[in-house]
Amino acid sequence: MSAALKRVQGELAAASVHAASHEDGNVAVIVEGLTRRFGDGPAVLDRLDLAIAPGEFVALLGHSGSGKSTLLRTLAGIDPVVEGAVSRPREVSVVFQEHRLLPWKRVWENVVLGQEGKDGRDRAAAILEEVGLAHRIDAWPLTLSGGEAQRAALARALVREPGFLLLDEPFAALDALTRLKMQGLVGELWKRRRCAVLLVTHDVDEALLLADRAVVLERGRIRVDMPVALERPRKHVDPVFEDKRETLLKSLGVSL
Ligand SMILES: Nc1ncnc2c1ncn2[C@@H]1O[C@H](COP(=O)(O)OP(=O)(O)OP(=O)(O)O)[C@@H](O)[C@H]1O
Repeated sequence: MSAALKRVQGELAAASVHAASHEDGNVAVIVEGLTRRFGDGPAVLDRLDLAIAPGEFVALLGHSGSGKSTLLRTLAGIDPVVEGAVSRPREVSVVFQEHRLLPWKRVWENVVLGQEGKDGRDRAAAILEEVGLAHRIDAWPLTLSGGEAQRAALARALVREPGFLLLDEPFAALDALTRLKMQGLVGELWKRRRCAVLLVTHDVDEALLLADRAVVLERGRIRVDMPVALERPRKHVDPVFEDKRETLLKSLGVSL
């Protein structure tokens, strides 16, 4: 087995083996006292507490190096819980900034990678239809555009019917127009499926367009935890949207 296949399969499998899982109806994810440091350095995550309700969409913002990806990797089960406790749904899926599709497998094979069963192609077809990629079901990943590849990565995450979906800057490498389309798609998919979501992003507008709550991480702790509470679909020109944008930007050290 190649190193790339092992890594992808390992990451997909990790989500179902690490950390406690639970079926509490009121909360999907609980993080308590999570601390993470690398070597002798300062704590990247410092006694961090966080709770996410079932079906809640949380955006995670913070400066580069504030610990967003470290938190996401721990929640995904890719990094072990070293200190503290994490509890989350049994099925957790992750979409990264890079699509991480295996180039020697067709789109549909990537979607159901690691999932046994004869009906794999049918299940892939159904989810590819949902993400608007049914016409590329037999394509090779290298022939996909950036947006199409991220749709395939989303399909691979959703086919597992996760109770918790982790999105690590999934639109950051896309052009502005494709990013807007993908934000709309994620909003639609979330409305239909209502799994808990944690979206890591640097984009304040993206957080306000999609999330129920925006959380700002600073030096390994949550500095701001702000409900967004705006009706959907949201508009940039809404004065409340603008107020919230200003609050978040200020908390990130940007004054307008
Ligand atoms: N495997 C590692 N070994 C050593 N240090 C690490 C490791 N992974 C992360 N770090 C350090 O932990 C800190 C937080 O990194 P992390 O990638 O979580 O930040 P981030 O908020 O996601 O940043 P960005 O927005 O730039 O992606 C950084 O200082 C980084 O150098």
